[in-house]
Amino acid sequence: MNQDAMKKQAAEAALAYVEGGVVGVGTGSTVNHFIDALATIKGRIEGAVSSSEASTERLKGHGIPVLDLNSAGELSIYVDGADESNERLQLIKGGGGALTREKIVAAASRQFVCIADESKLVKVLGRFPLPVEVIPMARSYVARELVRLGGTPIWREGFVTDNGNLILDVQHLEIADPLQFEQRINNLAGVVTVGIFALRPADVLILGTPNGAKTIKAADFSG
Ligand SMILES: O=C[C@H](O)[C@H](O)[C@H](O)COP(=O)(O)O
Repeated sequence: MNQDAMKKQAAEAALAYVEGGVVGVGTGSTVNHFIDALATIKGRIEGAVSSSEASTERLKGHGIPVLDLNSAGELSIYVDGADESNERLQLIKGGGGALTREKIVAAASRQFVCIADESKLVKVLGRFPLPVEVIPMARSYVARELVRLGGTPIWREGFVTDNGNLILDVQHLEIADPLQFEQRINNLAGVVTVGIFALRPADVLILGTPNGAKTIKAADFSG
């Protein structure tokens, strides 16, 4: 089974968590499979709140109404992919540059269901370059500060986020304490969002595997 088939398997398994109402929808290739699956039950939901222009376009293409988060209130569920997850369901996200809106919709949702293929589960976060969204005038300053924190920031040249900002991808990190590192980077002037999701981790991780979808709950972690 290839990686895309495992993403599709995880995405389809997430449908079981959708109970109607308004669904928070993330961004990326795994979420694209989820949007396609959501379209098969669109009569049972009120609509979606989207985390990116790309997901909005796909949702609308399926005839799923896209609502403004400001008028949707608290969402019961948010479904999104990840670039990495540890076993506490703390994540690295933002490979597609949608991290800021993703973090907002995740924060506004009661349950965060993360969908991924099994390769995304890691012991320690940081092998995947950590995306950091920055205000354009702060790019060099934030990059210097990230070097002081032990990383190697690379400017994602030519890429502008849906919010009009830039992305630095920080290589060579081994993030032993994701919660503390998220807060530390959030506190740098000019940082809009760091792609660590530890303050608001996922509640459920569904991994596509060659042996079927595997579900891990944050509550299962006892260490
Ligand atoms: O900005 C992008 C998002 O955080 C994605 O959820 C993440 O990059 C995973 O994407 P994919 O499902 O394509 O692996």
